[in-house]
Amino acid sequence: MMKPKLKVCGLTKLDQIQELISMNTAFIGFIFYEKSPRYVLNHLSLEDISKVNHQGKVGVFVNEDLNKILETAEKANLNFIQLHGDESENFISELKEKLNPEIGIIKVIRIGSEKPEGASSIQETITRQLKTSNYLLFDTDSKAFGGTGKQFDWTLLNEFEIPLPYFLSGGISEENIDNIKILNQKPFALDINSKFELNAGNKDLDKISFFKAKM
Ligand SMILES: O=C(O)c1ccccc1NCC(=O)[C@H](O)[C@H](O)COP(=O)(O)O
Repeated sequence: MMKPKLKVCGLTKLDQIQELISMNTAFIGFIFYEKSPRYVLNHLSLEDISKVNHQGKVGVFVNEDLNKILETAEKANLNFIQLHGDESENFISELKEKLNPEIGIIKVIRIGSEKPEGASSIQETITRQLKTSNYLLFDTDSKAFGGTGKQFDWTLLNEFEIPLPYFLSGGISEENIDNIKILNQKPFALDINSKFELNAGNKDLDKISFFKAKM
């Protein structure tokens, strides 16, 4: 089995970002959603982010204006756009058309406590992303959209045909990571966030390093 890559999301501190890069973290996530307690622009400028020398810089957006995403991607020199809201396929198509083609699109599918009939609509949503997105990311649904530390029922993923590489997210920690063995299609990457924080946006690097070694 290929070892999943690691994404650490919700970064706000340059020293921690440099440390994560030196630990070979594949993806580093910046949250451009004002309502998040990890809103990066409260801590760093677009120029600060643009100067971070890494090929896995992910900008996380929630139902953001298309031009704002394009402008942020360019000014912060992002490598990936993570769409974490309810963005429609038309919106994502238009974004893809206008975005620098070197920037990858990660579409988030938020999973709640679905009843069996909900599963078929999730499958349709998954299949529709094939035309426009490069990756999927499965996270727990919530009013806050993300960063809740709550896990969804991973067994649901075994009911879906997943045609793209995917990030597994939502409350991942050293306590539950062994359960990925139940997944038929293994994640391309694990996305960790609030379970590895001292407080919002301030990461516990020792805990991350321990987790990375265990992965
Ligand atoms: O982290 C946030 O505050 C956040 C807010 C709104 C949308 C997305 C957000 N985070 C994006 C991520 O990719 C998180 O890593 C993901 O939601 C998992 O977080 P957690 O459950 O805390 O591990």
